[in-house]
Amino acid sequence: MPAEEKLPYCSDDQSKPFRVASSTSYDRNQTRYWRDYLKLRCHPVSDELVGHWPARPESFRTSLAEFSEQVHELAQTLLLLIAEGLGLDGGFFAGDLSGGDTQMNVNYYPPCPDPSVTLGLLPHCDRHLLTVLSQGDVAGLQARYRGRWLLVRPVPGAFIINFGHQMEIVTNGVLASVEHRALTNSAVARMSVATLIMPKMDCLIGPAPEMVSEANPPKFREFVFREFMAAYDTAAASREDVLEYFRIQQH
Ligand SMILES: O=C(O)CCC(=O)C(=O)O
Ligand SMILES: [Fe+2]
Repeated sequence: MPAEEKLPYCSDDQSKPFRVASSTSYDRNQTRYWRDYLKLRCHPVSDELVGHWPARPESFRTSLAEFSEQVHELAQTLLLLIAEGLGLDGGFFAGDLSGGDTQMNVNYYPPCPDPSVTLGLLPHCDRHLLTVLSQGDVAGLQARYRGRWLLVRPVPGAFIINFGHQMEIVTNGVLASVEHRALTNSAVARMSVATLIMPKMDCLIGPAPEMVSEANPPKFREFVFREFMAAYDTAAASREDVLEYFRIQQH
């Protein structure tokens, strides 16, 4: 899209259903972000929602609607299998837990002259339930495992599935949300597309009763998802700082 066509969509207003923004001017703890992004609402698809998406390029609206439906279907299948795997009712995640407006982040990391002083995205866990991520064919995603950052190598045509904070909370810690970050590189631009399956804003969330027992008491208190969204912003996406608001201290 030429710059002048992008301009009307540039905004930091998070309530907009389609917007373009840059986080290159934002820094935290000396590490600078190196990312432009497109954030949009992509599901449920309705005429009203599609009307907020750009009409050009010509195939954009139909391609996005189709991609969005397919990713949504994939996510629902995965949630069903996860529920069954945990011994929960197959429909456990259907309904309000995964029924919020689905958001898509299209992240663009331009080549960076000095990747040692930037990160595309700082370490974070995703705030919602489940992420379906495509990282294209340029490596850059890292996941934290036992204190070390591991590179998640791109596999052609494959999606990466990330559990968000809500998955960790409803499973009482059994399916932990993985901390991840995105590196930049000096040679080529990198793009990733993350589709985020969200609870409804007024969904009541807490550890599922089936995941709690005397030997395994609840690790998190109950809350309404809207409250989590606010805490996530206050804690600037830091994993431990945000979970601190909801953790029940064990004695
Ligand atoms: O660029 C990536 O691979 C990661 C994107 C990501 O973590 C996000 O959008 O939340
Ligand atoms: Fe993420």
